[in-house]
Amino acid sequence: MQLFKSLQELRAWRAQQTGRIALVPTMGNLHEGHLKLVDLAKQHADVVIVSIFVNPMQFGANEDLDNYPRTLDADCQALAERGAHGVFAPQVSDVYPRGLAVQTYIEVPKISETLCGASRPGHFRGVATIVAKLFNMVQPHTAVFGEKDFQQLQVIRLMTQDLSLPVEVIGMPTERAEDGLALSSRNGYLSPSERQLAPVIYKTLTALADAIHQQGIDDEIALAGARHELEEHGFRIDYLELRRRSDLQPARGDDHELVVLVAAFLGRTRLIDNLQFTRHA
Ligand SMILES: Nc1ncnc2c1ncn2[C@@H]1O[C@H](COP(=O)(O)OP(=O)(O)OP(=O)(O)O)[C@@H](O)[C@H]1O
Ligand SMILES: CC(C)(CO)[C@@H](O)C(=O)[O-]
Ligand code: BAL
Repeated sequence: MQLFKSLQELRAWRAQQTGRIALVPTMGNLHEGHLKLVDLAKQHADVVIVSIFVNPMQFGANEDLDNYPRTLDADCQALAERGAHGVFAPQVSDVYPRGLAVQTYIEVPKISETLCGASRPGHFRGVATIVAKLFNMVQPHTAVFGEKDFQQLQVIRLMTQDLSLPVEVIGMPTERAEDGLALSSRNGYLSPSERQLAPVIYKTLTALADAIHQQGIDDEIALAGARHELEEHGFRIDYLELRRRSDLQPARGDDHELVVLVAAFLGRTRLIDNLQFTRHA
């Protein structure tokens, strides 16, 4: 496996490639969820490149940019064992040579303003901009993203369509721990007692989906029950919302393809999760 620490090295390598290339963009501190993205990417390409870049542009002023875990050596070892072909781990100065106050960025309005976008202003502008830049740097034929970050996936899908980017975007279902907790680098911030509580998030989502899908319970009543459940267990809810899957706008009674999305704090750690389900016609 090759490690490219600069754009120049990556471009020199890229110019020689003739096969189909898949990109798996990450912020590193890799876990089994990331490695499953690599497995899926391998099914769609000859060569898999994983980017590892903690993108300052998508972090708010009071967020965890400085503390975000950076574990490049361990990440490279795990990726080599999993059969990735290359890692692109550029410096911030390589990605943003004129600093972060760039003149050009990508905004995907409306879908970026709700849910995580409402709590993290500017977040999806940072995500869309870096993903477009990574697409331009790596020039992949396909790119794989996790459904754990469902809103991010939809933002990237829209951006790719709207800008006619020649990249096939593939989504992968969320990889979970045995107790249901969605794997996430930020789980590492949880204390042992918080980690024990954390699976309540997924249990609550499953119960809510079941209430609406199987029992036909009214959306608002099901949502109120789910919010109560989380708060009783000590979570501070950022949002818990039922949305239609296509554009993440509020779900109406005649919408059937739904997703329930949650962001909640356990102590100082903000966890997100979501669950897709169908409402009976
Ligand atoms: N449990 C998971 N299952 C599937 N995909 C995942 C999972 N966790 C992360 N991903 C995907 O991996 C890619 C890189 O995500 P990232 O590096 O931010 O990891 P993360 O664990 O989500 O970190 P964070 O805790 O910062 O959100 C994204 O496409 C993300 O959706
Ligand atoms: C897609 C991404 C790598 C862009 O920085 C990041 O938002 C992430 O890790 O999900
Ligand atoms: N996994 C999404 C990237 C972020 O939280 O910044």
